[in-house]
Amino acid sequence: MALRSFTVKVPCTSSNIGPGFDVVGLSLSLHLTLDVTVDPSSSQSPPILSYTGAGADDAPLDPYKNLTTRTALYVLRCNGVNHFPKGVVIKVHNEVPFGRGLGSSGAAVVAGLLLGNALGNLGLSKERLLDHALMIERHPDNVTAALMGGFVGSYLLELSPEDTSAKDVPLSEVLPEFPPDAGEQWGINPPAPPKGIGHYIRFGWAKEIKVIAIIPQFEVSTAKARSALPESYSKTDLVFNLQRLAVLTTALARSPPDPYLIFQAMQDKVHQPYRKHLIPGLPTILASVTPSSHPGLLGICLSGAGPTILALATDNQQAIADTICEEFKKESIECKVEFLEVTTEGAQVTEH
Ligand SMILES: Nc1ncnc2c1ncn2[C@@H]1O[C@H](COP(=O)(O)OP(=O)(O)OP(=O)(O)O)[C@@H](O)[C@H]1O
Ligand SMILES: N[C@@H](CCO)C(=O)O
Repeated sequence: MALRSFTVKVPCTSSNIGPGFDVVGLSLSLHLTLDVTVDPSSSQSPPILSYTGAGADDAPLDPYKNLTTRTALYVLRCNGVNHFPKGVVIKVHNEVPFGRGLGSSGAAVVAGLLLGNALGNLGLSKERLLDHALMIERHPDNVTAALMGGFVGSYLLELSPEDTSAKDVPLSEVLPEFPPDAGEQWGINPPAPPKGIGHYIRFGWAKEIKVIAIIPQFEVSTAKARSALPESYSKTDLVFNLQRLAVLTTALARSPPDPYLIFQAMQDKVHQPYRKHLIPGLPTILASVTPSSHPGLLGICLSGAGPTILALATDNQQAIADTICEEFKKESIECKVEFLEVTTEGAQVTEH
């Protein structure tokens, strides 16, 4: 049988965009890329992994510990294929920094979905892959944007009690972190995820709006940043966010963009205030640039669970980035700046 080779390419994502906590995500022009070869005549097993780029020193190379290959195996097992094919070699090149709020784990999960789908020739649609993604990363914003591309809003369906119990399988059972017994056969395969858990819609994005990511050189784990949030919110704070989100999704699609409308519509009371102790100087940083102080600025927010700051602008990008970097410097924090484009194509597999 012939050697097969294909590439999986997944964009990074920024979620929330201010008031849209766990609702909206934006796919951006840093990518996680897997170059995959499969030699069916080889007896080599399991897959061989190597990494270059961001996280290369930290990503596990054991395919039973690595998030991407564990996800691929999950998709395979849910669909009746209970082992990796032989002769798989995966060269990962990663531009998405780990734990910075740019959806590195969502990208790793989405890459694993496409990898499993391709290795098993499963032919699953992106919509069905989204159901699998939501069994692993249980908030839809990053994975939906990474899979579908563009600026998307998503929700999770309220499920029947039976489907809820199928969805609430503990993560340790969905992605067991140990190799199978001899012969690489797993005992019991996980249940297929309920159908149609995740639903999404793509919003417009005005072509003038550019994205600046100011990436501090420290990590905040999403799990820690989520545990900082309260269990319940006041009606006033919820209404504050809902009002802004309703305006924001349309305001970001309008040309020319209205800076004063967007700046106010990107304010948030649901997650950013509770995360300020994890990101030194956050309230000052968010207030450091406004459309009045920096013409061309549209809005500023925490990217995902942080610590990256996302600024949207039509102009003056360098000055905006410099000001935010200066504010971080006052807290003795160095930053990397990326000037990014919104990508619309979403995650792709290209056969060679
Ligand atoms: N390319 C990758 N390969 C393997 N594991 C990865 C990869 N990218 C991310 N991870 C895993 O995900 C972890 C980071 O996930 P986490 O959810 O904390 O942050 P994030 O996804 O970058 O941020 P956010 O969810 O706020 O956008 C890493 O420490 C690593 O364990
Ligand atoms: N909406 C999520 C994104 C992080 O993955 C959060 O802010 O916790």
